[in-house]
Amino acid sequence: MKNFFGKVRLAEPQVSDAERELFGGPLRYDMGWSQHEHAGLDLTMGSALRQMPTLVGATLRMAWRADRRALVAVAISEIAQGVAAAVSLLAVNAVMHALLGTGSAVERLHELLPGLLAAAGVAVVNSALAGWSTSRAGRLEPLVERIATTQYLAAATAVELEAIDDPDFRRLIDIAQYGPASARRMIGACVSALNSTISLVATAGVLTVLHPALLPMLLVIAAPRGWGAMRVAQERYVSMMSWIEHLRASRLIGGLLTERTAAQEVRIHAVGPFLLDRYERMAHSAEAEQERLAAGKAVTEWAASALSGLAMAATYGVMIWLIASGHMSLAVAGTAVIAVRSGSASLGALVMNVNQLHEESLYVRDHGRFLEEAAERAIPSGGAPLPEKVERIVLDQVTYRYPDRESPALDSVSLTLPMGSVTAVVGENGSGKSTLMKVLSGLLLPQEGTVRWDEADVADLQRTQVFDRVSLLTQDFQRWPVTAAMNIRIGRPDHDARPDDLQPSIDYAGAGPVITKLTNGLQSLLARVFRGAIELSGGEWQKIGLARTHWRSSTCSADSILIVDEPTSALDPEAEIEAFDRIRRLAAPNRAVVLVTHRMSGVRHADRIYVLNQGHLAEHGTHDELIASRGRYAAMFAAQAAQYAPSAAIPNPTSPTVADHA
Ligand SMILES: Nc1ncnc2c1ncn2[C@@H]1O[C@H](COP(=O)(O)OP(=O)(O)OP(=O)(O)O)[C@@H](O)[C@H]1O
Repeated sequence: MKNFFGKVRLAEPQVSDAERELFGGPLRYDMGWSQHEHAGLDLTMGSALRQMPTLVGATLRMAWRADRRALVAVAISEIAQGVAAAVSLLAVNAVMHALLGTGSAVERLHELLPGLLAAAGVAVVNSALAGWSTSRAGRLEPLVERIATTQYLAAATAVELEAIDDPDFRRLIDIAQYGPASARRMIGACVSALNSTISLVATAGVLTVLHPALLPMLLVIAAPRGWGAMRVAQERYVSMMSWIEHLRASRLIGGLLTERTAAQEVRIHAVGPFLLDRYERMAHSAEAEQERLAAGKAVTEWAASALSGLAMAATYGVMIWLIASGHMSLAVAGTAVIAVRSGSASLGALVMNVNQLHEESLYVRDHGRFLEEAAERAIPSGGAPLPEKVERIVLDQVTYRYPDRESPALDSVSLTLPMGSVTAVVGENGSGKSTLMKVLSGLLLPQEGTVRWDEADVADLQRTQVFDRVSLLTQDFQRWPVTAAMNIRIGRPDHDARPDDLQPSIDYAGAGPVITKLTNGLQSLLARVFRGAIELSGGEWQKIGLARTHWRSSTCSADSILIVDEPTSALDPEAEIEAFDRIRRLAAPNRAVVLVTHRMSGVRHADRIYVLNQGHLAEHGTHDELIASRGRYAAMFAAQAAQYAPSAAIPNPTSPTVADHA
């Protein structure tokens, strides 16, 4: 037997065998939106109504900022519609009195004419008001969504990189993306809720004027409907939560089967038929779950309608008794029947609106929470100006630990980068090289120690000015889905560039042949996903990346730093030698170049080489000094040289090989 009055609980979803086999259990995303998934179960009419002012307040404030005239217009038209509903009921009452009054048929028709005309007039005015409200709300909705989206994007791009690396904050970014669309839907739900409330108040007012017993009757009829709507909403919410568990798993499989990156293994390893079979099995269990929930919903709706019907019958019974005992006229009873019907419809709609507002507000609240936290974690906008000329950039005893890590990625690292020099940083995987580059560029601020441009600490400097002096080419540099020209110009997007302006950067990077091959040259769109676009190979992209870096550094006349992190991983041997040569040539009196790479051949000509090991600075010096000291660098160099030279030609290092340490 279904327990109608117990709390709706979120049942642990059934896990199909296929899910267990593939994922070891249910697939639960660590995604932000799931954080508030249980908040929906707190959905009782009382709690939703109590929270209503706070929930609606934030959206209305946004709407007020977006277009206050449109907001006022919506409010006026909705209030006027409520008044029209009351006037319409009074007109109906007058018609009833005329219809059921005494006199000949012609006399009664004469008498009811004004009431009829009034009702028709009110209906016309009412529909005009509804149209006005719809058009103004239609203006507000996209405005509110745009404002909320802009706030979201602006806040997300303004936070420190450390926040982006923080899993908790990432979850918040993820969840907050749903806020703007919810804010837009809340406008519609607010308008509907206002409409239902005002209609209800108007109906209740008219009923009280007609007869004091009618208002309680309305409530008795409408209460079961309200309860039913709320109960169905809760069950729908729970249904969605259970359903979504299965949906995630089957969507993931569907995505994998059609993804380009998986296409080769899907075919060669026969992963396709295997995953398709598991997909079907998951779909079966998801369908069974949906069927079960649909049946439950049907029973709840039936129970709510039955209760409402019983209440209606009882009310009509009381009404008949009131008429029979002379306490209520037939005309008032006729009007009351109409009013009770429209009143209970308004109450049902109100319950649904409150419910929708509550659901949407969960996302809007997360959006607000994100904006608050993003403001706290934003890159400070103030700070001291960075001098045009500096002699060196110094890292002094820098320690950096990622928010979710126990041990530091960099531990008391010190190095000096004089302007005009080329510095190489080498080390095994995970030794902290990329982290060092992020600290150097001002993207991460060290927890201990300082990064200084001469004597000025980066933490005290205006960070936008620091960024302006940094050119960064990382191994996973962004392959923007824009034209080839824009992919280069985007290195300094606020600097206008004609194709001729970009030519030195293209020549520098050896990207000329890549561009020539493209159908529309520099104007070719580089994004496989769009029609007419072209996909470049990894090595070709690296040349575009190098051209972008050249464009960025060549458009900065002040003293600057150029950081290149694994720039040649996808280049063929010839192109790699050329690329290292080009990078070295970028060193200029007003520029310090830092090169991070695993390719030892590329670093031997650097002015200074720093070797990182598990976040510590293991050794530093020139290539010859480091080879002579037979330490870690010599071991790494020997290991790579051994791949190309006969073993007899390789010096025998005293320190352990890289493989011994891995
Ligand atoms: N965003 C991050 N969040 C948490 N830990 C990180 C993050 N990035 C790097 N780490 C950790 O910090 C340590 C140093 O990583 P880093 O990427 O700086 O090494 P690397 O020397 O550049 O490695 P590779 O040669 O493989 O690119 C590693 O243990 C890594 O797991």
